[in-house]
Amino acid sequence: MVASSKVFTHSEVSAHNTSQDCWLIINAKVYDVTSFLNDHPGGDEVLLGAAGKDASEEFEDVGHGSAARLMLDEFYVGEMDPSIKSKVEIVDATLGESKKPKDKLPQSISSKFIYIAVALMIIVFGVGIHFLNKIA
Ligand code: HEM
Repeated sequence: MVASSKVFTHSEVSAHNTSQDCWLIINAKVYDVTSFLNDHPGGDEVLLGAAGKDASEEFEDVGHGSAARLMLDEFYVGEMDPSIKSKVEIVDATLGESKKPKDKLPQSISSKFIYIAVALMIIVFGVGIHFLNKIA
């Protein structure tokens, strides 16, 4: 592993997307797999298909074993810029936002108050009519 790691942006990594120069992002780390293309047990097509992109999901979906995980260090070239959110984080944030009932809560409380107010008005009106009938 490189002692002082370089930080890359998505556009920098995406430039390395050929069989002569193939980089991947896996779990926010950047790997240069150019020399590994011909040796990858899963074939070069899958690596080239993910060239210059975030291949974290594909890497995990395959269920790579510890051998593959240990090999990662060999190809490590740096880190992704932590200020730039990954695809997964953006999806999580969006889901988290939609799960929050922040708009629904005040609305449900205020609609409950309206029901109570209307019910009270009907009761008061009904009692009023009842007394008026008694007086008349
Ligand atoms: C630097 C990144 C990668 C390394 C070091 C690596 C390494 C390996 C190794 C050692 C194997 C043999 C099985 C194992 O030990 O788990 C393997 C299998 C495989 N890899 Fe990767 N891999 C990498 C990235 C990827 C990516 C990004 C994909 C998909 C887009 C992928 C798809 C596969 C597939 C489909 C197999 C299964 C082959 C089979 O069982 O027939 N690999 N990989």
